[in-house]
Amino acid sequence: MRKTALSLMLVFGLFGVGSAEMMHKEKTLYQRLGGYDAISAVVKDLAVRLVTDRQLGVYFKGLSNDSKNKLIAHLTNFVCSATGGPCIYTGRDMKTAHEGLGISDSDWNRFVELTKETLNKFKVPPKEQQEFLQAVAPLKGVIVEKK
Ligand code: HEM
Repeated sequence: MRKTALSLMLVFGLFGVGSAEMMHKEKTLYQRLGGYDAISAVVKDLAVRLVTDRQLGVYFKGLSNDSKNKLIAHLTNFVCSATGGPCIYTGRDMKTAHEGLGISDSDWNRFVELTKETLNKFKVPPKEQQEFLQAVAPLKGVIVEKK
């Protein structure tokens, strides 16, 4: 028995199992953003900016309060899930949700600007801001329909 324990310790030691690197795995972006409540607050702030924006507000004009609330709830769960959180996103896929809206390159840039304004307001550090925008960037090809 003691022999087995000794061999196990030797093997783990040799292969670095349990090394400091493995024990202190970096937290998910979800955790570093402050978890669900923080993400919910960020999404709500961004939603107000989007809906009241001179350029982007038009996309949300015909939505009832209930539809806006559903959109906020879906966006919160989407971000939670995309940043490594425990949420399950049950909304439509990004192509289906945006197809036909005619979102342009310039709209996308405005969206990024507004997102940065929100992240700055919540004092999200530059590293996490960059990671967040990197996570969103691949969606551009699916959401943007015109130059
Ligand atoms: C210029 C940028 C964008 C505009 C103008 C925009 C606009 C919209 C609009 C108008 C809807 C509601 C569509 C409907 O109810 O038929 C919607 C839904 C949604 N959008 Fe966006 N969007 C943009 C970018 C994004 C990005 C980058 C994300 C993800 C990070 C996103 C995530 C969502 C989600 C999760 C929904 C809800 C889908 C559902 O309810 O099933 N959107 N968007």
